Amino acid sequence: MIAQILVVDDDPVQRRLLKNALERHGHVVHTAENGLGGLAFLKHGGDQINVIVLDLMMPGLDGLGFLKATREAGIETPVIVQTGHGGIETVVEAMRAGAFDFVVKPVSPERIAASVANALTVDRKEGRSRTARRSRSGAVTFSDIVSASPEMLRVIELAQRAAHSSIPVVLEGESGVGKEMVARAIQAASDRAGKPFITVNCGAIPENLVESILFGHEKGAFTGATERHTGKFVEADGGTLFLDEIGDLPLDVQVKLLRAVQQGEIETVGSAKVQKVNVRLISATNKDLIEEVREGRFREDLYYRLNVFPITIPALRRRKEDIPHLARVFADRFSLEQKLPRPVTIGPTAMALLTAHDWPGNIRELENAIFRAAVLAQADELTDADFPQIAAQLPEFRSEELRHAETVATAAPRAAEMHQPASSPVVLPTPDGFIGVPVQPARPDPRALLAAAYPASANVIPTTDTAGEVRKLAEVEEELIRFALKFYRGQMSQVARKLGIGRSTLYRKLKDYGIDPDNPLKEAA
Ligand SMILES: Nc1ncnc2c1ncn2[C@@H]1O[C@H](COP(=O)(O)OP(=O)(O)OP(=O)(O)O)[C@@H](O)[C@H]1O
Repeated sequence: MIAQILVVDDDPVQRRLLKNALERHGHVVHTAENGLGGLAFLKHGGDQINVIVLDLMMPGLDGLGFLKATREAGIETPVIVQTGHGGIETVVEAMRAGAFDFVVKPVSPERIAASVANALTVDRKEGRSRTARRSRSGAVTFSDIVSASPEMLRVIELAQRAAHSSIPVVLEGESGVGKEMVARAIQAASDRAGKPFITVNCGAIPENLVESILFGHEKGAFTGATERHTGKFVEADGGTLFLDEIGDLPLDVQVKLLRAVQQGEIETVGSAKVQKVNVRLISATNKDLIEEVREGRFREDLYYRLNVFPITIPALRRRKEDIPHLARVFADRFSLEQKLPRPVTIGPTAMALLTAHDWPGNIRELENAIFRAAVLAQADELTDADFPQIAAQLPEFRSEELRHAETVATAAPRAAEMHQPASSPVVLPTPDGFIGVPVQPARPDPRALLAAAYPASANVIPTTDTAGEVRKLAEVEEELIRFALKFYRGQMSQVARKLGIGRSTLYRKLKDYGIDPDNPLKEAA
């Protein structure tokens, strides 16, 4: 496919090299000299751009700043980042910020062309799949919410209780944890099912329009109000209004919202009339609302009105047991959506990698990662090599390319800073040109991975292994005994009592598992 590509790089030589390389593959290339220039280009005519190739080290607005600004502006164009040697930390950050792929300079024409081709394939299929997901999003039920962890089961239990009445609910949690999904499930299980479910992202509306969007306006109410506009409250009448990012609501609009909640009445902008509405409010926030109240940015009276039934949805890294289940559901869904002859499965190395990652973007990030890997995978079973973006963020999984860049960075930091030209002895592309596609890393010890996935401080004994299968009873028992010994500081009678077994049974088990009661965390000799 021929693509429109924007190259953002402050180095004129690099810009020209990339332009030539990409044009040779038939693409149309636009260039910008820095981050601000790139952003300006995207604002005026950016719709046509299919892929962005971005230098990370630029004066002024650097690559990371550019990446963040595009994401904040809702631009989802795939971004391939370029780094000089030694830019490892920045690459990791860029991957976290949502970059699609990375290349180390000087990049071979084949490598950059392959990366662009991958980005185009994913973007095309993602567009189709997003549409499918959107059309499904209207009818979410509790059974669609994948949940295996006790934390999520508790969330579902609370949400089901909330569905029995119309009391206001606040869903708290980081971006991508599933707040909207839970809100939709509450509506679907309530007596408002089938009625409108209207969402408003309070953080995404310009401040001067929030009031009119929520409550509507009369024709001529303000300059530019050429038509009468029905507000979201009226649209949601009889159903549910989902107020996302409620913490971003301006203070003056909070007063009006308070009135709507207290009296069930709204006042349209430009009209003196008040109107009765019957709306169930579900609000969501990724901010700590009580902190916002303390700081004077959120009205206390509104806080107590909205926060009648708070539900906190934990971040994915706090409920890693859910990862294997979610990953499998997403792989199955992808196979179905793309009508694959055989379903995509997730192999043990991929599962270990997915479980070890912290998922700052939560379930949305996991969903996208599975989707991208499945689009580009060569085989039906995904392995760790199919997740280079995630692997780049975990030292034990880093690709050859990045490890090489790291080594070179320590050996030749000056060369790294100088963006050496192609004659540099520092990095040479491999013959197939795919220097960024990771070779299989040395297999990490599954115990170490589990320990990383479930830090002892989390006080969690996982129920599933890295392949997502239920663990052996003996293994879990051994871990519980080791934990109890540590917890009760080796007090054998207390340990036995708390575990509900006799002392002689406890001693027998210690012997069976080779556990030293004074040093329960030490491996058996
Ligand atoms: N438990 C889950 N099971 C299956 N899919 C989930 C689950 N939680 C979230 N998702 C999916 O993850 C994506 C993000 O979920 P959602 O939009 O509900 O998150 P959010 O917390 O509202 O995010 P934001 O705060 O950014 O709006 C959606 O595609 C949703 O379908």
